Amino acid sequence: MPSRKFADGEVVRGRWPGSSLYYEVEILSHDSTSQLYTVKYKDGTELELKENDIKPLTSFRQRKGGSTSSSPSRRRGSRSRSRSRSPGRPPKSARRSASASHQADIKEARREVEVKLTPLILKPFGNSISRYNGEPEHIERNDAPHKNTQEKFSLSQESSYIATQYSLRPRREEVKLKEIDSKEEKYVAKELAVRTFEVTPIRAKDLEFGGVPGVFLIMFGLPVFLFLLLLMCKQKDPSLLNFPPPLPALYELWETRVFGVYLLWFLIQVLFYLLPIGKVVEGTPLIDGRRLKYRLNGFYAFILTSAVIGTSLFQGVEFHYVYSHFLQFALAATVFCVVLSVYLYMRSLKAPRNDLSPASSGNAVYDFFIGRELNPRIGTFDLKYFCELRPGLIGWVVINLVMLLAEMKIQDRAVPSLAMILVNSFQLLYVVDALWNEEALLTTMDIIHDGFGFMLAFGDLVWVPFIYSFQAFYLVSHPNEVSWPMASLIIVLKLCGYVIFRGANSQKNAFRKNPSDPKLAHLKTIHTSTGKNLLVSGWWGFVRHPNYLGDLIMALAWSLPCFNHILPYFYIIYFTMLLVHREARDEYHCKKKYGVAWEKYCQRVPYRIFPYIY
Ligand SMILES: NC(=O)C1=CN([C@@H]2O[C@H](COP(=O)(O)OP(=O)(O)OC[C@H]3O[C@@H](n4cnc5c(N)ncnc54)[C@H](OP(=O)(O)O)[C@@H]3O)[C@@H](O)[C@H]2O)C=CC1
Ligand SMILES: CC(C)=CCC[C@@H](C)[C@H]1CC=C2C3=C(CC[C@@]21C)[C@@]1(C)CC[C@H](O)C(C)(C)[C@@H]1CC3
Repeated sequence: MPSRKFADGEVVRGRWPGSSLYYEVEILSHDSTSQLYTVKYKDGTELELKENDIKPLTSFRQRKGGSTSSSPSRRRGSRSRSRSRSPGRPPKSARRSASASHQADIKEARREVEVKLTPLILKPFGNSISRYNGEPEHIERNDAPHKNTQEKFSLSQESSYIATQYSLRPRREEVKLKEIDSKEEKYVAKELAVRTFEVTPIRAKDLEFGGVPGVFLIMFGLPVFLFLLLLMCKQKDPSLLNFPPPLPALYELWETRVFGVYLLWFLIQVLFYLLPIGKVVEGTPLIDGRRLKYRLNGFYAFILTSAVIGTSLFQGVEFHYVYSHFLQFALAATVFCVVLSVYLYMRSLKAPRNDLSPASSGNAVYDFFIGRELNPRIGTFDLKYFCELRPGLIGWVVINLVMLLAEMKIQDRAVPSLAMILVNSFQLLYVVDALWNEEALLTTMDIIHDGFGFMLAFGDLVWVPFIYSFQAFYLVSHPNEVSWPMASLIIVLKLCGYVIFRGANSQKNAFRKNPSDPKLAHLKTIHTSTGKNLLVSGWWGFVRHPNYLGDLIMALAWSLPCFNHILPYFYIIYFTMLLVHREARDEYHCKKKYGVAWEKYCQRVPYRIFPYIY
């Protein structure tokens, strides 16, 4: 076990991340896996620091005049005094006269921003953000002059990183003291204000999904609904007249062997995830400025899984077992998901505050559902990121294949039906696309906003594999012949949906990655007070969520090959409800983030998902 230099309870000096300033801190604990110390500053802030960023008290000389403020926040006053005393600094009046030194002043003001912080652990979508979003916005072309404007008025990438890193509480009184009177300086002050976050517990009215009663219902309702749907689908005539389907006893649904197979599947995916192949990228900055590293090897995991499945088929492994025990597999996955959710909740109780999700509320039931911890990790193993794309999403493709084989066996076919081929290939394209564009997942609401709790655990591990494969499951026992002209129309629809979905997602991801990408120079943007801009032409000028529109068109194309019954259309109905609700959640967050700029965007692009309809 690697040794540690500092003991729990020891008082030392800890570097304030991103700066060269050291403050008195108490060592709270040490994580031998990540080699990070959890330290507590005198104002109560808890952060994780590397050993290199911690020094014994003895390695610092006491400053004269008692200026030994022991937290970043307490140090503010002395900081501004020491700044004015800095050697070689010309008098204020001289500094203001020349524009070059004026720029230097701005830089200095920015630097000042970096150290004058109240290190709070903060909610990124706190109310305070919207308070400062009242300034006029303007629409620009996303070209070179625009880039200059942006550079001039917003913090540099590096400083914006730092700004997100800390609570930059605007010291209005100090801003006055510094007599900031130039336009640029006002912008700097405004930038600070915008980045002010507060520790605000979510109020009851801000709870999503209908609050505590809503999530309670969802948690019990969804598993029940899933089993009823699967049981209905097993019936010869799955019409509503035959509802409810005959219910099996619970003990009939539990099979330890099935649970074992499920665990094996999960562990194989863990193994593939841990393989040191694939690029490592950084996620978006967290509330404390850290950027977690993610290895992008989802596509490799898919290739390896295909090789394993192919070999098993060749070896004569009986895949029909999955079809004949489909409900048992769904129950095994549900049990696994409940155990995982309990584990996630328990471990989140020990998580430092800055590791908590901005969606968490302090209410145990709600937090169990939405997830308390934003990015639960065991060492470098990211549980949420892993579950979002691997066991469930790849599992969905494997289940579809199982259904294709089951259809051939049960209906005694030499080749699968055209409907089954369409459903399988459409959904295969969707999953391969998600794995190929794995990096895009890092900017989704799931990764940035929602914690990892029952909602995503159930969604990723149960709902996606067992509900999204529903059309294929349906076709096994309810054959449907699709003519070639009909199939061609469905393929065209699917491709249209895919072009919109991929085009919109790629356009936004490219813009967020590099706003001055020459390929996007023709697009118009709205400047927002956070420094980030909004696209207002191209796909994002068509409707406010073009990617949802594309996704829904594709979902329709998945259901159409089973058009002889309403049941397979359940997917498109559910998905419309999910995306309409998700769109409303996103609007709520964007309105808080971007204020007036978002309203302007909504005026320019009035439709949310469906042009001229909604
Ligand atoms: N198959 C399934 O079951 C599901 C699929 N999905 C798919 O996942 C994908 C990701 O979805 P999701 O995470 O919900 O949301 P989006 O990918 O649509 O991301 C929303 C974010 O995009 C940014 N944004 C919004 N408008 C603009 C604009 N005009 N210009 C630039 N940036 C803008 C904002 O974030 P910021 O400004 O902070 O960058 C906003 O919060 C979608 O394609 C969706 O269809 C989603 C849910 C379920
Ligand atoms: C209440 C309830 C049923 C919640 C579960 C919702 C989840 C099923 C979805 C939430 C967001 C998702 C995403 C995908 C799958 C469905 C869930 C987990 C996704 C992985 C599908 C593939 C896409 O390309 C994607 C990577 C963009 C997408 C991300 C969001």
